[in-house]
Amino acid sequence: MDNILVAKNVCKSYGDYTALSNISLEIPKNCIYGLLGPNGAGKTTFIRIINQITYQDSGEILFNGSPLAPEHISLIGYLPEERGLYKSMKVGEQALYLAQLKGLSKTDAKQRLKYWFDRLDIGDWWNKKIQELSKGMAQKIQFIVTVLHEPKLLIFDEPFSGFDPINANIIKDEILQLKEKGTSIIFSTHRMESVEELCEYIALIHKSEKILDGKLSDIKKAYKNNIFNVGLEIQGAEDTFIKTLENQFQILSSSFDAEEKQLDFTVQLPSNHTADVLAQLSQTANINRFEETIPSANDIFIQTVSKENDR
Ligand SMILES: Nc1ncnc2c1ncn2[C@@H]1O[C@H](COP(=O)(O)OP(=O)(O)OP(=O)(O)O)[C@@H](O)[C@H]1O
Repeated sequence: MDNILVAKNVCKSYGDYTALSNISLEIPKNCIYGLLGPNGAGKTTFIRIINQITYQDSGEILFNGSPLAPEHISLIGYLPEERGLYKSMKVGEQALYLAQLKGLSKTDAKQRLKYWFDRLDIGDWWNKKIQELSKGMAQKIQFIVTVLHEPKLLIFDEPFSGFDPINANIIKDEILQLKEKGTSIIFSTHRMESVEELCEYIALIHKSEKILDGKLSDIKKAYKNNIFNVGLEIQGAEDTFIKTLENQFQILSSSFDAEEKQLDFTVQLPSNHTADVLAQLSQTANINRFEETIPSANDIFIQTVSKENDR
């Protein structure tokens, strides 16, 4: 597979403290890759290594197939969680300055900034002072400055924090469009609903170690545990019906709509018995729904981290 970034056995310690222990990852090109993990797991340390703000003690990182080197800095855009702008500068002046630091000429920078300011509907902020901006407004500027030089790899650390739901959606759509245009994206977040919406791949880091990685859809399949949501239209008394079911299966929850004679329940089935159960139910009721539950990214996160904590 064509990877934008490969990490091989990356280790990093701060004094006696191990922040990253033998991390190996493959981040495919042109996808959104979720870097997840509890607080203090080591995600920011890893991101800082990719950005060459700090360096690994051992192990190797390849960017687009070559050992990570200073010339790659201009090909990477990083929106850190902790963001700072110079408060007394004007918005336009600051954006131009930061864009030129990324290697753009003044003319080019102006042109691209104009495009982005119009696109995010903030054209009239150009002459405002940074200190006059709200947190969300400043975030938009930071976002623009991060993506302006069209890096091949973008790294977003909690890009939606500080945004109201409308602006968060605007930024989400922009991230998706950047991906569509071919950018590879690493996305670090604690918000699992964003992971569901955006990430094709994930890696889960816990206490400095990688404990899970891969395609999110494959991971979800692997974490399915034979729990089904069933909806039945039944004739006769529902309590007897439920009791009979409870004697045979592990019913996790149930509800009954008397008017519609609709019984909904969640059941954990023994593996390889799905067809038998379906056949059995169809003899006594009309089956309106019979679907396996797919674990959410949130379920997978909690389950995997808890299992590691119990070890
Ligand atoms: N410069 C540093 N000096 C000493 N320890 C550090 C340094 N930077 C990070 N650490 C430690 O390394 C560990 C990993 O920190 P890191 O910031 O990478 O975690 P994280 O996964 O990004 O956490 P969060 O989700 O809370 O942002 C933490 O225990 C942290 O205290």
